[in-house]
Amino acid sequence: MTISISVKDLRKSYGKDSAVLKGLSLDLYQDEILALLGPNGSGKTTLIKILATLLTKDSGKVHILGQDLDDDENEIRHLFGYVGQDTERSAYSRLTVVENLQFFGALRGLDKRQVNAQIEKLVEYFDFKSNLKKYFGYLSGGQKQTVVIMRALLHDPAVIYLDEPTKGLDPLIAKNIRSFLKKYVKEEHKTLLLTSHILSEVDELSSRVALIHDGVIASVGTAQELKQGVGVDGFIELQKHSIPLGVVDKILRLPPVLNSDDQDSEWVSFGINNMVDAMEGIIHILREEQIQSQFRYRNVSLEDAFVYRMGLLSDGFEA
Ligand SMILES: Nc1ncnc2c1ncn2[C@@H]1O[C@H](COP(=O)(O)OP(=O)(O)OP(=O)(O)O)[C@@H](O)[C@H]1O
Repeated sequence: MTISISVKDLRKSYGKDSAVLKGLSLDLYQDEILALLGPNGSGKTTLIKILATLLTKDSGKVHILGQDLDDDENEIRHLFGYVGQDTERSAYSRLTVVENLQFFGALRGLDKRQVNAQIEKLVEYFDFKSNLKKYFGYLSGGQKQTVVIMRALLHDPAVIYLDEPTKGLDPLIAKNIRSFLKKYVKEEHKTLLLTSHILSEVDELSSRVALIHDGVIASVGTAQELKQGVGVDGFIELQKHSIPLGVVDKILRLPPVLNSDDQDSEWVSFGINNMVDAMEGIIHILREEQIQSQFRYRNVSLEDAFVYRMGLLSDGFEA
């Protein structure tokens, strides 16, 4: 596997006593989509902005495709495309989509033929041909975001940074953007680093997930590996309003039932490892207590894994 981005012992503070990155190390590979997860304020945007040369680091080493950020910043600027969180101001409202793309392509130093060839390729990937002549200002939020992503890909960079690319978009458009991105990264052999708070999106899109906690990468692995870390196969859920607390405790004393997650408003969740044993035990208790409740089974989600891992980390346990 070819390493595209290598980050070693990266440190960044915004002033005295406000260290955000505290020796963060991370490798990204060609052909992969890595999602950076972490609570608000954990430093995801800071990391992406340092990689995108928009912020300077305090110390540490960053290499992009073998080039050293300390020595080759200008070369590195040609190797990545960056999309930040300010979609509206990333293109001109009173220019059409194609005019915007041609303008930003020229700014990148591409000649007209190169720009047009790249626009043609990108509009195929992003299914955007029918919108090329529309004014940017008149596009929907999802269409604007697509233009801004295409803008970042005009010079065909090997590395792409996207900071919350589907924030605020309706789920259908967000899903389309995800599937275009996935196809693009796979077929064009790119490396994509993104941040997102939408964990279903991260689960669907990413090859690996890295968790930032306390200024370092606390764990990195596939979404599947993170989910396995929760230690249960899935959850049996019962309607909360029909289950008295005493019964919840009783169910929790069953040997196959490992933990209970009480956060969902309508359902009480019981983490289980052995479906048959757990079901038998729970049904037995419900009969005994003469309780009628609907129940359902759900798999461990990335959100469960994130909440679980963050809980461990804030309690001071190693990930
Ligand atoms: N220019 C700045 N000056 C001072 N502090 C800053 C600056 N930019 C960010 N910070 C602080 O650094 C910390 C990390 O911010 P950052 O935006 O990197 O976090 P994040 O993980 O991307 O957050 P979110 O998930 O909310 O987008 C926060 O506490 C933030 O307030």
